[in-house]
Amino acid sequence: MRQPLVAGNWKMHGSRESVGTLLGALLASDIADTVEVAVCPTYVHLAQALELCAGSAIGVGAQDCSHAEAGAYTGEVAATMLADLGCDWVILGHSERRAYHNESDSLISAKLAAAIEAGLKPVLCVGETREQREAGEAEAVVAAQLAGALDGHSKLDGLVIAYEPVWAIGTGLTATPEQAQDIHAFIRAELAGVTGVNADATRLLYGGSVKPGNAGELFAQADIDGALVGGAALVAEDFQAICNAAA
Ligand SMILES: O=C(CO)COP(=O)(O)O
Repeated sequence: MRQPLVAGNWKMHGSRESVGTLLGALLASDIADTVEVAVCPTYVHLAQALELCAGSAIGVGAQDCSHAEAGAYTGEVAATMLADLGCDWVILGHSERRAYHNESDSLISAKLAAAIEAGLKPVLCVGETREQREAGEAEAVVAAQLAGALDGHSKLDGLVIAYEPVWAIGTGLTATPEQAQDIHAFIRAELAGVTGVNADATRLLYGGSVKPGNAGELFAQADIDGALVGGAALVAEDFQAICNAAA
């Protein structure tokens, strides 16, 4: 039995004031305890979020980490630093990092190794662009992203995969529940062939314009175990509703 997981990716949004208000509202809201919940603010808001969420059921994660452990890497943040701060989670390989920061599968693989070594729980993002889907390449793209990031690791317990079709991110276009389920089932089958992964136990999240109005039908699919939520995670009542739809 896989416990549902809903994580909010706040991307580059927030201020000390808005983080306080949003987390204040989430912490005061009624979220079913059968769903695991996490929020991923910017690096600069992590300490504040960790302090506010301490002792609560809301986990906190970063949106990225460095592949390197320490050293002359200006602007980077090591996985060990995130763990030391108290973070539980780290998002890796988000399509925005792949697109705007040229992150390759091999770099993402190195980040994954660093995250696992530091004891963080990684949420590895995969997903095809609209052009790739229209060319019938969605499965091949996702398979290559999985292999590129996962091959060669031995400890992948607790790994979470987020399927985020690029064409559905921030566009209001959601994959239909059937489209999402098809790729999720494909991902689970691919994971069965990866050393160190228990495919049946691995939680697969859907991401891309998840809203209170579509969350229920997505979560009803057999291989969708929760969501990685962008825009709607910035609105406390919407995020709460999505979490409860997963319960
Ligand atoms: O990229 C996403 C989460 O990582 C999805 O973003 P939206 O929910 O805003 O489409």
